[in-house]
Amino acid sequence: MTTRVRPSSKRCAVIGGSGFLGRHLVEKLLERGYSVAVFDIRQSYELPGVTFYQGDLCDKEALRPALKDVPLVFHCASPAPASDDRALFQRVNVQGTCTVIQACTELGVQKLVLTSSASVVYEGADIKNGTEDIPYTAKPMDYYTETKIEQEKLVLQACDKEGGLLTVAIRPHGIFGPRDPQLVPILVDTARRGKMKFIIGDGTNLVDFTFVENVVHGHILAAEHLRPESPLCGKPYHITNDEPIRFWDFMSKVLVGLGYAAPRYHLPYMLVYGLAMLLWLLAMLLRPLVAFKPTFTPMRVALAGTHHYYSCEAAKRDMGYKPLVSLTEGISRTVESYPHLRHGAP
Ligand SMILES: NC(=O)C1=CN([C@@H]2O[C@H](COP(=O)(O)OP(=O)(O)OC[C@H]3O[C@@H](n4cnc5c(N)ncnc54)[C@H](O)[C@@H]3O)[C@@H](O)[C@H]2O)C=CC1
Ligand SMILES: CC(C)=CCC[C@@H](C)[C@H]1CC[C@H]2C3=C(CC[C@]12C)[C@@]1(C)CCC(=O)C[C@@H]1CC3
Repeated sequence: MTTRVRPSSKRCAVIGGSGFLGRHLVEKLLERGYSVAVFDIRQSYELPGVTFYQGDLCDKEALRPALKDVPLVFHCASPAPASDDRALFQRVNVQGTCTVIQACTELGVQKLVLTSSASVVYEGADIKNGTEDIPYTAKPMDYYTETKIEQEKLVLQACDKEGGLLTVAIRPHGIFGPRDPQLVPILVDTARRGKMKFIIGDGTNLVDFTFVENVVHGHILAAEHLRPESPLCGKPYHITNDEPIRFWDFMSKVLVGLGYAAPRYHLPYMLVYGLAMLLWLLAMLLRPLVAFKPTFTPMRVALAGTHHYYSCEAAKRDMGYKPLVSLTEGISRTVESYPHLRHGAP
């Protein structure tokens, strides 16, 4: 006879726990007394209180030991948006997420918290104070967004309030903070190549950038408020800093903080967007012969030149969310954490 261990409520698993957001989440969970199983395709650190399971989330047998006897699972794994590899996104974000749901259901996991993205409703047009009832975009701007939509639908539809798996999705936007492998490194690389001199559009567009610890806070609150009778079941929630900022002011603050010049010269949005589309088409056509990845993709140009900020009122109402770290504090902690990316650093 096999006896089933009753999962401790202070045990959880983080799929994608080696990544930027995942590791911050793991550190906060440990601080709050959880013991954590990390499942990831790579192991990037070691910490007391963390058990690592290395494997691909598309492989149910590999997932099983990490999710066994765990009541709560966070799923924050995804290929990087910059990879732009359609087959990989489809395999990991869609098929892999089906596998995660199946494994959770078979192993009796009680709660699954997905890291989705606010970009599931973004299609290149302005979004001002967007709420969660905006429909998914029918015209996703890249494969990453296309598969994040499918992934979110799968997880939310799997919610079963009648004693089964409970699910909720967190939609962060523009996460930044120490150890981010994407926003600050790409920005600095672009500046070092002399390409951050220009402001796309009139520079007044407001966007959300969200400090990583606020995103973590939203995930933990969601997990702790997710119960069969709570409004969170099967719902998505925006988690933001609640301080929309001009895209180009944010970029300038980070650049100047690291010793680079702020962008100064304006270029018309439609001109840059048109050029980005042309370059993108060229890159697609030449792909079999030469591999080149334009820095200014249509998605990045759209993000740089339109309003895209979201309301986090639903998270405040349903889970008592409020940002813990202000934008000013978050930017200064981020800048300090990248001494190697400072202007003139060896
Ligand atoms: N960084 C951002 O601005 C935003 C990120 N998100 C979402 O947040 C989540 C975390 O993103 P980041 O921490 O920024 O990315 P990241 O790239 O730092 O972390 C993702 C982790 O997933 C792991 N992973 C990828 N494929 C895997 C597989 N097949 N099996 C197991 N592990 C796998 C990677 O090894 C990595 O450790 C993702 O779901 C992303 O879509 C949402 C909105 C904004
Ligand atoms: C114009 C330019 C080259 C700016 C450099 C910074 C960009 C690399 C970032 C600015 C906004 C960021 C962002 C994301 C990735 C990095 C940026 C484009 C996401 C696409 C990451 C994944 C998401 O789910 C949504 C993010 C929106 C903001």
